[in-house]
Amino acid sequence: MSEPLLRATNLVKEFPVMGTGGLLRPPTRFRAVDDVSFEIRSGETLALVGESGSGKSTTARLAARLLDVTSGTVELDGEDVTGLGRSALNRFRSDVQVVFQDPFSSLNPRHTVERIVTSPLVYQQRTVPGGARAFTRALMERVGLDPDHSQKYPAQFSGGQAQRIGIARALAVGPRVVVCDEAVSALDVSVQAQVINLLRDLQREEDLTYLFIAHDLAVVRQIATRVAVMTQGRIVEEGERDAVFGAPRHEYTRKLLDAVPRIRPEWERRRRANAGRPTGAPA
Ligand SMILES: Nc1ncnc2c1ncn2[C@@H]1O[C@H](COP(=O)(O)OP(=O)(O)OP(=O)(O)O)[C@@H](O)[C@H]1O
Repeated sequence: MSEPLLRATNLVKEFPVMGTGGLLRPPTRFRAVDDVSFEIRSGETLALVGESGSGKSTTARLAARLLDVTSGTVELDGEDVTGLGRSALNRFRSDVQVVFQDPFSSLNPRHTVERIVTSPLVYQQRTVPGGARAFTRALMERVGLDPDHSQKYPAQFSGGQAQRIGIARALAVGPRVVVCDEAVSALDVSVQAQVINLLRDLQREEDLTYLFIAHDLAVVRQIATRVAVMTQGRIVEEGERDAVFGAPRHEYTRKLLDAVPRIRPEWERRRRANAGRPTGAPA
């Protein structure tokens, strides 16, 4: 079996919590991520699921090196990237990009699509292949946007279209891993499905690996190959999507699944029907 592309080992993240005891009292620390480990192989989609506050986004930010770890390591393709300095981190950012939940707050409202999409390359002092206009047009086509709108501003697009701009920006540097942090959660269900289809197409065509953060299991089942379930800062269960959905081992996973009544019986049926066959995407 191939080596993991992204590996997180014993990640811990603590945040200071200011008490009411005044300056003489040292701040206590809240452990948002508590000894989290996972591996993602090239081409896989690992979904991190769990209720609000379970530590999913913090884990995603640690893995993308947007936050410094308290302890633990992040490795990309076998290289420890936990303590990278600024220029090495720039290289890491070419390999690992993030798509955030709210496209309108993660896209600069005063910048055109062209400026937004080319900004990661400019920031990295890389030349924009073929010039900014042609590069942006090609990327817009790639994510299903009208390339004639490259001089428009985020507010002139719908939520789903704005998220496609966020995806285009992530693709601009040619990443190998994309961290999708609740990337479809703010969208209407029908738009969600379209963006998930886009992410799946891009994964196949661009050979992408996803760390996909979501609290919505109906979304996760459409895209995940493996699922890790988080609660209170820890991963309590991890496995192939069909195994986790069809035969959850941990009480917390069962509770999560029971909150979406349709999913579990459907997966149990599918698992029985497919017994002995390799797992595949749901029909
Ligand atoms: N910068 C921070 N300072 C202090 N506490 C934080 C910080 N960021 C996150 N937390 C806390 O860490 C815990 C985990 O938050 P996190 O956002 O990772 O959870 P989540 O599972 O992604 O939840 P949600 O889906 O609501 O974002 C929460 O209790 C949150 O309040």
